[in-house]
Amino acid sequence: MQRQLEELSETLQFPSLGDTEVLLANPSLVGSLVSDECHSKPGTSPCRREDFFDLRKEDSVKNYSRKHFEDHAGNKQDRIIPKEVCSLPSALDSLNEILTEKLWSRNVILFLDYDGTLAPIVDDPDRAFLPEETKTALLKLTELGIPVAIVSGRARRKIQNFVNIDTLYYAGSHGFDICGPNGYIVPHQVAGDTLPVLGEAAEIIKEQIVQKYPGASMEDNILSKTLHYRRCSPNIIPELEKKLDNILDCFPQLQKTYGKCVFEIRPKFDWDKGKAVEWLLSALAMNSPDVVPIYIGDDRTDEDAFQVVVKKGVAIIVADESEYATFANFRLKDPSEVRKFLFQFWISKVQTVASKMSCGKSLSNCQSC
Ligand SMILES: O=P(O)(O)OC[C@H]1O[C@H](O[C@H]2O[C@H](CO)[C@@H](O)[C@H](O)[C@H]2O)[C@H](O)[C@@H](O)[C@@H]1O
Repeated sequence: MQRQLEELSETLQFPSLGDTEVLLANPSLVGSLVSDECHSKPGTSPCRREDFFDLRKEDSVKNYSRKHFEDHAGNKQDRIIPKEVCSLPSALDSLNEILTEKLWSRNVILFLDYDGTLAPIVDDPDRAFLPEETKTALLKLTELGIPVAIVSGRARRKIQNFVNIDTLYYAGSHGFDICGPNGYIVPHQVAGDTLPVLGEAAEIIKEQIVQKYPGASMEDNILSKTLHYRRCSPNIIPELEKKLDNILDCFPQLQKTYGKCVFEIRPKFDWDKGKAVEWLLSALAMNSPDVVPIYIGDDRTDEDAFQVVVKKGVAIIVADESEYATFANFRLKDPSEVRKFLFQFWISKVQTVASKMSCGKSLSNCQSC
């Protein structure tokens, strides 16, 4: 795989694109670039899809988390009607529909969630590495001039370290902390004055929950604190949640939100991933009708962004054929399908550029088109 990518990179001299005909004439090369395998760094154990929504274990940890997904989109009063995940078309099967000429004649911006979208879900949050092939796909897209933003619940610095591409935009702490490549946009932090209160609450949570409930852990995402219960025994989680609610009763400036086997503690502030997407579109002067935003995410917090993006672009949920409601309009099964989609997306862009050359010459040789 790596050798083929290198071969392809040599053939396609970005940004001029070089001899794109080689790619068009070589479908096997394209096919192998989008294979099913997904490689994490050694030592990580990628989570199986069924690990999350395991219907066989009624009282499992993941089902405790799942009920919050069911509550979410279904309860939201909005003009966009949520649909069952299982009813959504696959974004890969609908690639032609998504990548129409109409879309390509407009500008595209890609928003990507991290955990469960780019990186497979694993038990240890510190080992959720970005697969090398996915990183290659992201690099290829940015080399084509497509703006790419990572929108994550993780602290911004942490997500920058995991992805390690300095030409991307990053919105960390669920969009409360945004920055772009040097000089592109002014860094934007929301609700920074709640940091001391968040710190105070985190200390109490550590003392009263993390130290008392085996398997519980606390992750510092700066403007959000994440209480993990993936490794807890299922029967203690309701009690753990109650305890958390009691603690948060003393902190009216903070709120609890839900994620995959986590409770997120963040500022009670009218801000979320959707607001962060709107802010970035505006900061990049990309909120005009000729821009198509594409958002890919897997978690409850991504639903806020789906609602913003779906009105004018493409919202893709990463999930198996589950029966809960979402605001997305397409579906991908798992991070390996996301990687495939990103590669297909890049290939289509390259093909479109090539097909636009009416004289039949390669882009590098053409003087007139
Ligand atoms: O918005 P995201 O980028 O999806 O971040 C949301 C949370 O993701 C991480 O937790 C999730 O992934 C972990 C590693 O695979 C997994 O162990 C955990 O159960 C998942 O909820 C991250 O650790 C959190 O801090 C993020 O808030």
